[in-house]
Formats: sequence, C-alpha cells, structure tokens
Amino acid sequence: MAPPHDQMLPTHWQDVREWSMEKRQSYTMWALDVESVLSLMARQLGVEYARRLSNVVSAKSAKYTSTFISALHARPEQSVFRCPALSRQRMEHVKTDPEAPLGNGMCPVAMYGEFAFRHNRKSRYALSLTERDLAVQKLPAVQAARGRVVFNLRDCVGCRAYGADDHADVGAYFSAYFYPFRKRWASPGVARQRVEQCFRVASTQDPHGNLDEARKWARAISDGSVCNRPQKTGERASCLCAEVRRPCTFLVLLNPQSGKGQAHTLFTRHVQGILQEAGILYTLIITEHQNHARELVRETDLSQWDALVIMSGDGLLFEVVNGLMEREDWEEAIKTPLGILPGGSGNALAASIHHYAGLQPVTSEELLVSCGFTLCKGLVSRLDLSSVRTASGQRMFSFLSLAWGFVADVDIESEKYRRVGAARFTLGTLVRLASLRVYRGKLAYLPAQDPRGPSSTSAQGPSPQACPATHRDLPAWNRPFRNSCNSNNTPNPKRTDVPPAPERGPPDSLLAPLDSPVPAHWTVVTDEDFVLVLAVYQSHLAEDLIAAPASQLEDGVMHLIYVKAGISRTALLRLFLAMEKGTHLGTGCPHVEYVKVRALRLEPHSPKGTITVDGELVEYGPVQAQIHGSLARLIAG
Ligand SMILES: Nc1ncnc2c1ncn2[C@@H]1O[C@H](COP(=O)(O)OP(=O)(O)OP(=O)(O)O)[C@@H](O)[C@H]1O
Repeated sequence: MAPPHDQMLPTHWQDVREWSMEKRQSYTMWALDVESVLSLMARQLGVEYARRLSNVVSAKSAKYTSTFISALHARPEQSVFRCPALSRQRMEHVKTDPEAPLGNGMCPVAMYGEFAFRHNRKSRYALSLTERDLAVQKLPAVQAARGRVVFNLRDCVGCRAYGADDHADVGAYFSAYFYPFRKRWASPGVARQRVEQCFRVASTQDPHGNLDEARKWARAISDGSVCNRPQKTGERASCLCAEVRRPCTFLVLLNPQSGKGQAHTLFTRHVQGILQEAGILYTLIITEHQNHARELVRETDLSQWDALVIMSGDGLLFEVVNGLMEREDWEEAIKTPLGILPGGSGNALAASIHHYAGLQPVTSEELLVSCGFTLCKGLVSRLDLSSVRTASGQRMFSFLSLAWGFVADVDIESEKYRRVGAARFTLGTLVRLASLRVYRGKLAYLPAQDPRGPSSTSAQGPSPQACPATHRDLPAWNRPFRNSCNSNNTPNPKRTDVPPAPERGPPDSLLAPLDSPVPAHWTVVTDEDFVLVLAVYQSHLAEDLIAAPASQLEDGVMHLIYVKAGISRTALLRLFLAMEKGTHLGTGCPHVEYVKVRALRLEPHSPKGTITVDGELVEYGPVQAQIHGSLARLIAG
C-alpha cells in the first residue's frame, strides 16, 4: 500500500479528529503497515535496529505515525509501534505449544514504550515487550547491550498497575515482579531472588489516560508471565497435565507447629507477597490440632478452590491426601490440584519438586521462595499415590514413603529435636548409628519389570479387593499396637487415629489379603535381617537427602531400597553422606539393594520397631502397599 503524500499527513493529532471515517481508515491501514514492517525488522535485526529505523522513517513521511495512531484511537499513546500479530492470539499459540521454534530467537515486539523508573524520574528507559521477555534499555542507547537488562517472562509471576498516591502526581505506575536466578551473596550457587521493576507512565497530563496505559502494560506482562512456563526437558516434560484456572483462589492450610514452629512467620514473610504479586486470592486456615486439615478437606465444598495449598511439612499433606480419599466423591476430589510450601523440618516433597525442575539444590527459605514461585506458575502434574494397608485393616494413601527400621526410627525419635529444624535428622542419624539395630522380618515385592507384563500380573493377582486380616488371626509379634502408644509403650509423638470412614479409592488389585501368602510371581527376599527397608516414591526423603534420584512424580513405581544386616556403622554413615548428593546407589556397597517395584509386603518379626508412612507413625506389624499411578494432581513447575 502506497504511503499517503507527505503534505497530506496531519501535523497534530487534533487535525485527525476532523477527518472523515474513510480517511481515518485508509491512514490507519497504512500506519499499521509501517508498524508491521518495524515489527518484522525488530524480529529479524533486533529491537534496537528497529528503533533506529523508526527514527529514520519518522524523519520522512511517517514522522507522525505515533501521534497519528494516538489520534485515531482518540487518546494519546506512548507506544511507537505494536505488532498486531502478537497479542492474545499469539500468546494462545504459545500456551498450547510452548516448545514451538521461534526462528533465531528473536521475537516480535508486542509493545514498546519509554518511561522513567518510579524512584528515578530523571532517566528514561525504553521498554520492549516480546512474548518471551521484557527488555529495559537506558536512554539514550549509546551502545547496544550497554545499560540494557532483559527479564525473562518465565521468571515473572505478575504485574500490576496503580495510580499515584499523591494527587498532585498525574503519573501512573506499573510494577512487574520477577524471580530470576541470581548469585547468592554469602555462598556459591544461585537461587531465585525477587526483582521488582516499577515504571512511571506520564505521557499526558491526564491521570486516567496514564493509568489506562499502565494497565495495558500490566495486563500484557501478566499475560506473558502466564504463557511463559518454566521449561522442562526430557521425560519430565511429559508429566504436565494442566494449568490452574486463572484468576485463581487457593485454600492455604498452615500447620503452626510444623518445623521449628515458624510456619506462619515464614508464610507472611515469603509467600504472602508473591501470591499478591501473582494476583492469586487465597484463604488461609491455620490448623488447630492434628487431623484438623483432614476433617476439613473431607467436608469442604472443593469447588470454591482452584488448589489446596499446604504450608507445613509432609505430615499435613498426608492428612489432606487422606481426607480427600475419604470423600464420597474421592475420584474427583483427589484431582484437586495440591500445592506444597515447605514449612516443616523434612519437606521431602517440596525438595523433590525443586529437584524435578532440574534446579540447583536449595534449602530453607530459598526452597520456600522456589516453591512459592512454582505455585504462582500453576502448572499441574500428575502424582502417583501408594495405597498402604496395615494388619488391622487400616488403609491409607501415601505420596512419599513407607519406612521400617533405621529411617523410620530416626524420623520418629528425632521429633524431640524438632526445634533445631532440618538438623534434627542429622542428630537423630548420629544417635541411632551409635546404637545400630538389626530388624528381623520378611520382605516380598512385585518388581516393576514383571516378565509377564502388567496384564498377567493383575490376571494372576489376588481378588480385586484385598481383605485385611483380623488381629486375632495374627501371631503375637504381628498384632497391631494401640495407636496412642508406640512399640516401646511411650506416647506417640504423632498419631494418625481418626474416626473410621468407609473404605474408598481404587481397588488394590495387586495385593493379596495380608493373612494369605504373597502371589507366587512376587519376589521374596531371602535375607531376613535388615537395617532399613524404605520404599520411596519421590526423589527426596528430606531437603538434603536424595533417596531415589531417578524418581518422578508419575513413574508408576516405588523405589525400594533396603540395607541388609552386616553393614558397618562407617559404611552406613558413608551411605547417608552419599545420599546428600544422591550418589549412594552407585557406591557398590554389597549390603545395599535397590529395585523398582509396583507392590510390596513387609512382615516384621522383631517384636519392637517403628513403621512410618510419609513420616507419620502407623501401627507396627505386617504392612503392604501398591502404587496407583497418576491418581492425584500436584502443582509442580
Ligand atoms: N495445629 C496443630 N497442632 C499440632 N499438630 C498438628 C497441627 N496441625 C497439624 N498437626 C500434625 O503435626 C504433625 C507434623 O506436621 P508436619 O509433618 O506437617 O510437620 P513436620 O513434622 O515439622 O514436617 P516434616 O514432616 O517435613 O518433618 C502432623 O502429624 C500433623 O497432622
């Protein structure tokens, strides 16, 4: 389309108002065409080049382009050019196909504007927003890349616009919130750190016009942040199944007693802000007693919430999972996205999520910020649950682990060191190492790679609904202990007794009743003396213990690790030290066995001992479990 003749161009936007609609339209088309050209140049040659080009064009016939567009829209605009192709439509495309190649890495510029920072009105900055990032260039741009900072929208949780507090200030503001990885001050490595970029829009004397412009930027940046998800590679990319609906409302359940008893303070200090920045509404409920959360999710109308978020250790999530599974509508209820914010001492699931994202390990507050960020991104994955049955007929659902022996002892005995936080496990390990115990019992499992395949396994497996044995049928060592006391007849530090609820959930098709022998095709371990038996279905057992590095959220297996008696204290200590890096399975220790299983049974013969499920004490005695793949949903970046 031929550009209009120079003399025909308006000298001021006021002139355009007097034009006929037809004339306006023809000019708009031409103006947009110039914009498309500039956007194309930006994509191919870089924003800076396009900007210079726009200056050259301005000097000639298009010198009034920006004024012109503003006039046509009957309000002044600050944006110099805008690519109509990028906008909602293009963002949608990114949403459905995030991995779509985008040429040489250059993205078209969606918005361009020149603003001052909120706290530095003297200098001006050019902002270029593409579908992937926000570039901030100090003006005048003497040299490309100098004074230029690029923020990846993947690191952004949101952006909001607001007017000035001071009535004398006609300007409006928009603040974008980024959590990029930055080097730590005190120690090596990187962690997500908050960066706020706040710009002042004051292109006119009209505060409303400025606020409109600020809102437009805030919306575009927020949309971009939603579309830009943290990237996953390889097999782990496959487990994403949905996104939390936007705008979203979370129910946050917080255990004030978890960890060092500082969960509430940590929430206020590190999480509240990030949720606000992401525009996420939430209701916070502070649990008042054990099983409070379990009762609550069993009864609540789940349609009010887009996700249930647990700010605690793994114990509170265990309650929530089981509360959901006790509902009549368990099949739907368990698909409610769950989120975890580490507020406990172990925080195994939170550390696992961070690990699955392929990020450098972090702990404590840094892990909390990382999980808060993940929560705001709202990407939902499927999560395996294991169904665990005890001799008394209790059935529970577990997302983390089933442990007997050393690991379970340390978990429960270290409760008394709770005030030292995560260090309680180190202390507990040293104490238990000093008086190393051997546990006698029988272990059997169904290997994940059953040579006859999954169909033959279930065909030859036991009845679809396993029948629990009654107490009287069991030998003395097998009888479950009362819930209020553990095997040493001391009060339980953690109890899991709840009023009995009708059994719900999928049938355990791989399990035989506990009083029947295991199916013939199961593997029965010949050794009967163990130091520990641990089935874990997440990578981490605590923030700094990578028990099953190969584990994934929905790999459909339990990672069974057992350590046979005969291991020396030094070798066991070495094993735990190696577990901090996740290298323990490659140490070649002859006492350590590792196998992926789909179901297992454990029959302790020692009269005393501890069994934990997700770190919670359960009745001591025979116990069996089977994995149920992809049963739950978890917000995990
Ligand atoms: N208000 C409360 N008062 C006492 N106990 C509670 C309360 N709310 C929840 N609980 C129980 O506290 C126990 C410990 O909680 P949780 O596991 O979340 O923290 P933690 O033990 O510090 O963390 P981790 O399991 O990561 O070590 C759980 O059994 C939970 O049911």
